[in-house]
Amino acid sequence: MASKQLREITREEVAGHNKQGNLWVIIDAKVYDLSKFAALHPGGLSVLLDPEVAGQDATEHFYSLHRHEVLLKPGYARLQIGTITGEKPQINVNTVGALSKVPYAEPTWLTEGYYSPYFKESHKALQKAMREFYDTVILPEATACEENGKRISQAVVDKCVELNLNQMRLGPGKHLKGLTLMNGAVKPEEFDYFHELIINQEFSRTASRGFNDGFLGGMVIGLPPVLNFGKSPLKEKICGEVFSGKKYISLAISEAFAGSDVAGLKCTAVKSDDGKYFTINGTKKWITNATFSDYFTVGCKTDKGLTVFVVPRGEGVETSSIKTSYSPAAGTGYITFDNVKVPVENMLGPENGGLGVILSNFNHERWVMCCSSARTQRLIVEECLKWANQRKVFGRPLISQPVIRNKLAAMISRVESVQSWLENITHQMNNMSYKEQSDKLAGPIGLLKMQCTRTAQLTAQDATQIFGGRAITRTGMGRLIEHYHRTVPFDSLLGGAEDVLGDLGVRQAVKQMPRGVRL
Ligand code: HEM
Repeated sequence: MASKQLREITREEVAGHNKQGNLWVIIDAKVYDLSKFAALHPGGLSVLLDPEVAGQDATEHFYSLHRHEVLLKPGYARLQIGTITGEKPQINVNTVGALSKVPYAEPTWLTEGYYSPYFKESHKALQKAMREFYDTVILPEATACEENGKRISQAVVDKCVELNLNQMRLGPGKHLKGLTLMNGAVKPEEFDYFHELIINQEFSRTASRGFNDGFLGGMVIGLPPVLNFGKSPLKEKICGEVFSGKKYISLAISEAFAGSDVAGLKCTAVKSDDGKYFTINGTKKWITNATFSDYFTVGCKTDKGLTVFVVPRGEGVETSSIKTSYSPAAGTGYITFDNVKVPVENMLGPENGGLGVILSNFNHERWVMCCSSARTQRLIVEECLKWANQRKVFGRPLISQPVIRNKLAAMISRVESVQSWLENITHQMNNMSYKEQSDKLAGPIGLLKMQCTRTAQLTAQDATQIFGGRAITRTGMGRLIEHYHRTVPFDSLLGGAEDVLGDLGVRQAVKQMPRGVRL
């Protein structure tokens, strides 16, 4: 808001200020003095001197060319000098922490007048608190880091620590015992996978895909093996340090030699003759948060299979940044391990039993990705619905074109289907032990992730067509669409490639086919 005193002004008075050097406009019942700004206006001077704009109500023109956020920037907000006598702003913009009123912009369970069998009062309380926290604390940081490429600041990590957010992001379990979660929004014993789904989805309502991974994505996928398979006291030490935001961890499985094909890893760990330590040699690629991690959960080839170790940053461990198509805020890195000595106590799970550790961990990672993929798709649906409604072509709103409505129909159907399937799988997770989830849900989660990422890419294409040229610029009306279209392939590759996961789903189904079944 402008800091100076705003006064009431009549439309007649505004009309008198319609020349270069003396130029006012009305935008949504607010009066802006553009006299000095006009020469600096990124859209040029001439458009502001148009007789339909200068001294006139330029609301329609403004909103067809700018996002509302332009008016919120302090440098532009201070151009406001008053409001139109007896009028109130009509433009309905999402306020911090609020639910969107745009149809399909929120999942059904958050939409007024609709019902869900899964979400209870504590879910609603957590969602409310989380949205407010995200909008006020995380969103400004996400926007800045996505742009400048810096990793998340310690100050914001510390705010997450105060709420015990890091622990919640690892799902329900003993690690939540005795904690006050999100200032008491949910009790530790009530916390279930739907609460975790909410956290993941609330964090995915932005166009900051690189930051989102940098927002301790490494912890979400790298710490569970320590928590579930680590040995005391090392386990308590590392979990304590990471939960308290003092140290960072990442999951280092994929290599230039092997991605989804984990059995083909080349990084080796050789046991010493006295059996006290392993020596690790090899490389890892595409590791999220690697550049700023203090610990790495590393998959290695051992004499009779794979073994997972937690490796501290130290002698022989080097990381370098990899340039990707999203922001360096993710800390994506290449890691080299040269004769790194690791005590046997750092082994996570059984020697040569690492495949089980890695595969069981994949389930949670992939499910987290489904949560965020489904929610970001929804954000794109909201953007497209708003744009198609406000944009005029050939004198009529874009939404009046059947081809646009057809695209929106497909987009809405996709997002609603993946959200419903996601909620079903989340319900299964709530009712299964970690072991049962590994046995029964690897296939369904693989298929769901394939469906989420395929539909996400179709939605990115449709949204690009709906926004036209604006979808290929990084600023302005279509900036979220440009970002989405550029970064959407990440989800279809990280955590297992789309085709591999589809195949996994079918192979798991084949395994469960009853013997002797015939048509
Ligand atoms: C308070 C008043 C205004 C401010 C602060 C403002 C600011 C801006 C900014 C920052 C941009 C760069 C694009 C973006 O970031 O969205 C822009 C572009 C533009 N503005 Fe304005 N503007 C104002 C009023 C207007 C009005 C009344 C018109 C009337 C036609 C207009 C026409 C344009 C055009 C044509 C562009 C280029 C759009 C594009 O590249 O797609 N602006 N303006």
